[in-house]
Amino acid sequence: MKILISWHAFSNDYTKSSEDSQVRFPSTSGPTYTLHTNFWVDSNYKKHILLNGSDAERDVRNFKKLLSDLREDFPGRDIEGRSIRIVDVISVAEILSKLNPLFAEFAQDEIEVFISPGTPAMQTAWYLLGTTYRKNVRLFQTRQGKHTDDGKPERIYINVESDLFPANVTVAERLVDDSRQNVGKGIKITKSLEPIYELASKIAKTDLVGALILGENGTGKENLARFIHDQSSRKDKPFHAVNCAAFSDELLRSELFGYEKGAFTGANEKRKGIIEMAKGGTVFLDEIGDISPKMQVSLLRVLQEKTIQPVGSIKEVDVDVRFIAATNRNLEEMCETEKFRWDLFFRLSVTTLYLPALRDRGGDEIEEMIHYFNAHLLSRFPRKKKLKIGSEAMKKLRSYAYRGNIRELENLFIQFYTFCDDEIRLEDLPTRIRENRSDPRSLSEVEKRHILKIYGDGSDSMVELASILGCTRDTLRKKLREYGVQHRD
Ligand SMILES: Nc1ncnc2c1ncn2[C@@H]1O[C@H](COP(=O)(O)OP(=O)(O)OP(=O)(O)O)[C@@H](O)[C@H]1O
Repeated sequence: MKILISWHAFSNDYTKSSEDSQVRFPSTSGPTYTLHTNFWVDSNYKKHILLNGSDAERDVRNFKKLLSDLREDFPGRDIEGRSIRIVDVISVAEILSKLNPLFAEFAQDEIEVFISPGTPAMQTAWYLLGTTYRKNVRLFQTRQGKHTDDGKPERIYINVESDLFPANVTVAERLVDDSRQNVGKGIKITKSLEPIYELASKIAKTDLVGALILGENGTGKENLARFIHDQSSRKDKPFHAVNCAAFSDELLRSELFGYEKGAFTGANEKRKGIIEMAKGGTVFLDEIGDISPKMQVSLLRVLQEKTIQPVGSIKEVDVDVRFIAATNRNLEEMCETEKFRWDLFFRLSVTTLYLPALRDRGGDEIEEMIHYFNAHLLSRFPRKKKLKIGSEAMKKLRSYAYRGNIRELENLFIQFYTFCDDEIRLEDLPTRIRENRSDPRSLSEVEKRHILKIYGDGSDSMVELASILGCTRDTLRKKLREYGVQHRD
């Protein structure tokens, strides 16, 4: 049996009464009606299970009226209304737990889910269920007639694996920006990033030095490393990134240095390591602060002697790569507490670049990044126009503290592009942003933000900066060291 499942849309399936805005009537242009008008006949559905997630009196009343109108307008169709009470409409976990039994009940049937109506969390739950029950479940959304070439509503099936995830990955990986002020591909260089990218350009020009990039997760460290590579004479050779925190010591060693056949159980054939494969190019060692003391010794040796020894081999192989390392940790502090070797630190930090947290770049730059992602995601999604951003939503987006930095903002826009119709409204924002939950604003946080902002603003000398901040040069130096930033003089 082929079954259709969908939520009713609390607002879009209804129109407001002109006399009393609290009273609503089923709308024949809402998503549920549109589906029955345009797509039911060709679909061979035997049943529609229409879901309601609220037990608020008004929603239940509206839902019942929608059901009875549908049955009256489309006689002969089996339309079953089900109430599944969702206490927290933004909790994907709760929604999943409540939808799972429904999918189990129809495990033998062919299910199509119309995902457009519902909250973003409900849609996320559909996607997740789509991957779990992919054998008998298909998801689809519809595009309103006003957005299609022939003016007719269009049904778009979603292939959860190949449509959704690769799209996100591609978007996250590379966004090509043609605008003149952007030097690197897919990199938006706002004012506070300009001095950093200028320094990076200088570093790129000389092949002699590596670089250490500091900054919280998601601030764009890998992007900056790629930029250095792309600007350097090594640009036509490989750029390989390794997340050092993702491997055990043994695995990281064989990943970086390669191994000989028979070096360990499972080493059925000789394999080159990343350093050898990147010959002539750049190796980006991400999360360098997470490597073990033993690995620190091995890396120091590579940096000093410019040779590697594949696991299980007695032969030395010459290394011809530029190393760029990055971490979100305070390496200097780690050295002071003997968790990281000073000698390796000095080798890595010949030049240091510090990427500020997005929240420290100020509301105007956050807004610039918002417009940037809004423009750039357009080419990746089946949409004709950029999303409008409601003024209330923009206010919240500008002032939120983005613990996940640019990555968090980018992912947020991928969600908006997936789930919003035309406009990002306040209610489309996750609760943490609506309630501005992650903003700590302790005194030391405010001090840090302020110092880094002034420091990142220009190329004034330390004496001038200290006088702007009303402290001594030594205090400023100490503070910058505490934050893991190498000062300018
Ligand atoms: N200036 C920028 N312009 C456009 N996109 C950016 C910019 N900086 C970062 N991004 C995007 O933000 C995401 C995170 O960036 P990236 O991976 O470079 O950060 P990271 O600091 O290396 O993160 P982690 O520490 O978690 O490895 C990526 O998808 C990247 O394309």
